[in-house]
Amino acid sequence: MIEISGLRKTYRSRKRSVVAVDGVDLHVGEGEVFGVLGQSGAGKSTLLRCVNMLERPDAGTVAVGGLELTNLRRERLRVARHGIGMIHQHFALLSSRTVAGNVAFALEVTGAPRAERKARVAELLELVGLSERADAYPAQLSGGQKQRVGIARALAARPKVLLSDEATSALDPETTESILRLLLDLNRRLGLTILLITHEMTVVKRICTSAAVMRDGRFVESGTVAGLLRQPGSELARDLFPLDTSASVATAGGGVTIVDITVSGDEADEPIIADLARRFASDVRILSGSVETLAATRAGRWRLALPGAPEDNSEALEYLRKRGVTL
Ligand SMILES: Nc1ncnc2c1ncn2[C@@H]1O[C@H](COP(=O)(O)OP(=O)(O)OP(=O)(O)O)[C@@H](O)[C@H]1O
Repeated sequence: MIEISGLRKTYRSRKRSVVAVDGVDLHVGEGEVFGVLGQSGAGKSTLLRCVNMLERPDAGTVAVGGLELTNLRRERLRVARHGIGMIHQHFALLSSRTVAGNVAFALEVTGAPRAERKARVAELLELVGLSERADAYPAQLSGGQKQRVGIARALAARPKVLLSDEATSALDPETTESILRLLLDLNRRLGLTILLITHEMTVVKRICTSAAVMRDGRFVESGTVAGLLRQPGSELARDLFPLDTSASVATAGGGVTIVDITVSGDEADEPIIADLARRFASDVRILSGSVETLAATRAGRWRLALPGAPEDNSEALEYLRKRGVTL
């Protein structure tokens, strides 16, 4: 649904130039929720703004729904943008218009007739759970309600793609959760493809099927959440699902093998540790760990202590690898 290849964007001023996006390739499949994580200044906003051409890239291509946007002229780009909704951290609502008026504005821009606009606004407010507040002004709304208006407005022209620029960063944890639930619901009900940028790990954890880490304009890691969890040494997996690695155990006599294991998907609910104990090490100990449900996958992470030195445990470790466990 979104195909980006070799994207570069440099901001130039008389004094200096900043390479904000430095050769990014990105594929977001239809119906996927893709999260780009990164510190401030990593280039996330610039990347997102290049997807709907609010920023013109210097090099590379951007296609949305099969339509290449980089070479489109103004009028065709304006029409193409109707297929790409966007929501913002600070909501960007018109303070002089009511909730209904803000949503209607997005339809006026597309040239929809008045009667159609009225019906569509009612439908959109219902979709985001704000029908009761249609006549309120933005100043009378909570942050979460303002973002619901932003979402309704972004969906007005029935886009296939929603871009989210730190949509929950200005919200408290409870409101964040309700907005994430709404986004996930829209993703499932409407088949909406979502590309979001965030610096909050919880956002990725809750709703993303795939994710990338951006640093200095580049992707340093990228993949499905399930795949990244299985990737040894993945920074994202470590941050997404931390394991207490301070847990240790006193070495007694024949030594001990400490092993950190990660499983995802159906295997996460299998009795792997019990199987291991039965087959190889009767007194395997769990030093730390948990099983969690992430947006798209179940995942389990544990630190185990197996009696005996690593060379005494080679068969057990091989058994774990064969079961798809990442060590
Ligand atoms: N309009 C601009 N003119 C000049 N430099 C810019 C402009 N916009 C962004 N930059 C620079 O480009 C780099 C990437 O900025 P960008 O806003 O894309 O990062 P970000 O990861 O979204 O950070 P944040 O979360 O703080 O917005 C930064 O060094 C920033 O200072």
